[in-house]
Amino acid sequence: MSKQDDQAPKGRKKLKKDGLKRAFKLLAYIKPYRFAFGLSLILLMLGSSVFLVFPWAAGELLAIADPDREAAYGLTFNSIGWLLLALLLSQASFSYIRTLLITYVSEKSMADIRKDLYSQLIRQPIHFFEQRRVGELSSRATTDVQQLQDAISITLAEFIRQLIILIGGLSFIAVIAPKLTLIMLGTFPVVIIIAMVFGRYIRKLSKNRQDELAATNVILDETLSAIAVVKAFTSEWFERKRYGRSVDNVVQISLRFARVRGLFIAFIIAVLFGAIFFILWIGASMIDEADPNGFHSDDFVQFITYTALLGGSLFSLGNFYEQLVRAVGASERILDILEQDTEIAAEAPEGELRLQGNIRFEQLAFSYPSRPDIQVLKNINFELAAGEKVALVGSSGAGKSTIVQLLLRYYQQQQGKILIDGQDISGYNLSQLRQNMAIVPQEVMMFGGTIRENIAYGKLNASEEELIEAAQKANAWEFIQQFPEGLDTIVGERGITLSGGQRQRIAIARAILKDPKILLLDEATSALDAESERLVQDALNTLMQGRSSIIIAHRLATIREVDRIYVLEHGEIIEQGNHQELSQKEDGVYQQLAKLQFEH
Ligand SMILES: Nc1ncnc2c1ncn2[C@@H]1O[C@H](COP(=O)(O)OP(=O)(O)OP(=O)(O)O)[C@@H](O)[C@H]1O
Repeated sequence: MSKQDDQAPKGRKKLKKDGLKRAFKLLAYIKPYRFAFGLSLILLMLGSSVFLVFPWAAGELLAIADPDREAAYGLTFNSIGWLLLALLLSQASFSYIRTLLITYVSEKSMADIRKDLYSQLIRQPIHFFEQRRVGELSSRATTDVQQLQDAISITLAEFIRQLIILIGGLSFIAVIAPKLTLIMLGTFPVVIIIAMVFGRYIRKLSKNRQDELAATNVILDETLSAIAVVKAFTSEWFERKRYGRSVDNVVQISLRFARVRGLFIAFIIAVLFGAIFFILWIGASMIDEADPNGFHSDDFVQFITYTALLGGSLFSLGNFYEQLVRAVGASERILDILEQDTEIAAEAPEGELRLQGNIRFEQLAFSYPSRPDIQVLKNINFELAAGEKVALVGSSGAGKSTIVQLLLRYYQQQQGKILIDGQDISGYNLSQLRQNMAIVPQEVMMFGGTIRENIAYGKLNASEEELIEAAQKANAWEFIQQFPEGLDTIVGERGITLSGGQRQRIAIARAILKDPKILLLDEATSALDAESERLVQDALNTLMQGRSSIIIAHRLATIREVDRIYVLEHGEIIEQGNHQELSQKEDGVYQQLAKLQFEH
């Protein structure tokens, strides 16, 4: 997928035809609101056309004021006054209704995109998230969608408005003063285009200056916060030189920036105003009040006003390209996600599936998709009957968590089979399969809401009684009750934060509420205090009753009672048996581990 970032400072992005074509796909999101959208565009065109009448009316007012002249269509002061009032009112109402309509269309369609994006994201398989940063993904639902919204609500409107002003204004002056219009077209746009290119260069220099300034700050920050290191290595002298060089760079860039900016201002004064005065001068010399069909001062006023408007619209249209490139970039990033395949757990499962919990791994081999050349699991065979408890032990990186992740079908193994109740797990509906499992992880992640919400995550429609019962069984009820707000206590950033042991017990309550047939426990590595440890272990024992449990054990003391222990090393099962058997195996890996742990 494309990792393009159109905000990247280096190099101007070009608009690619394919990108533009692809971006049009997103128009499907506007389709449901097409009538409101179409109406807003019509109102926009009407509003912009009405706007064009004002300079004309101003000229006609002058013509009325001139005793030798007559206004077009026999207009009088009063009729022009009424006309202006009517135009103003219609302009105001067009603008009001258009704003409401376009807000409605853009908010609604962008909300649809956001919902689809989120739904796509959350249904992606785990390995999708391993290849991308969370911040980058969430910015697609925020920044990129916002950019698209700006494109359809502001950029598009501005484009149409300026185009109408450009075409309408140009046609009008071409009719009243064709010769002057030609002269104007030969000078004015050229000057504006030069000014725009100049302006862009200035912006680039200004950015360079900002970057260089930021670089000096990095040196300052880094060295001051690591001052002890600087001093220990006596590198004050080196750092002073480094900082000095960076500051000198800022000065150099600033001076270049000032030179170019000064030139730009001189250019504007000399050339742009020069061009304006030149046209004024030529135009004024063409005024011939004596000829009733000639060029008069009121025509001249109209000409000047329209030309000023034209200048403005040319300038805005020049920026339009950049905005379009940005919007197309944003659309591409959004489409990248919208067009991804999702995990099979796409829809909510139909009906419930109750598994018994007989698990079998047969000849399993696995490599992570991100590192296909490293085999993480080899020739894994093991089995547990419904209701049995097994423990996986082994050094860090041996592959214990990987086994659990494969059972959850986060990944697909390359070789071998995983069977539950005799059926290959790939044959089950993914949601139904995962509904039969609960995981109590090492590091319990809590959602920022209440304790109630965090427990109810195991069963969203649980009753109050069920919640309390689960909390009691998990040895969590006692501490929950002690909080003044009980189950409604806010966890997370606000309010109280829970201790490690408390969080584990909440996770256990959540799992109890889910009532799964298969339990996956990843033992916490960080030691709890003795009391907390006992409460958690008690709760786990309650939780494990009658369920098939796979325990990733770090402390051997907690797994003495399990039915079987599998010792993993470098992705292979090298020993198996219960605690008793393994402890007695001379020179066994488990025996070594046990010695290490129990002798401490
Ligand atoms: N998402 C991943 N992508 C690529 N490699 C991974 C991924 N997760 C783990 N690994 C690698 O797979 C191997 C097994 O990791 P795993 O997490 O299963 O070990 P573990 O036995 O559970 O270790 P620990 O006790 O430290 O949790 C390690 O070498 C690890 O670097």
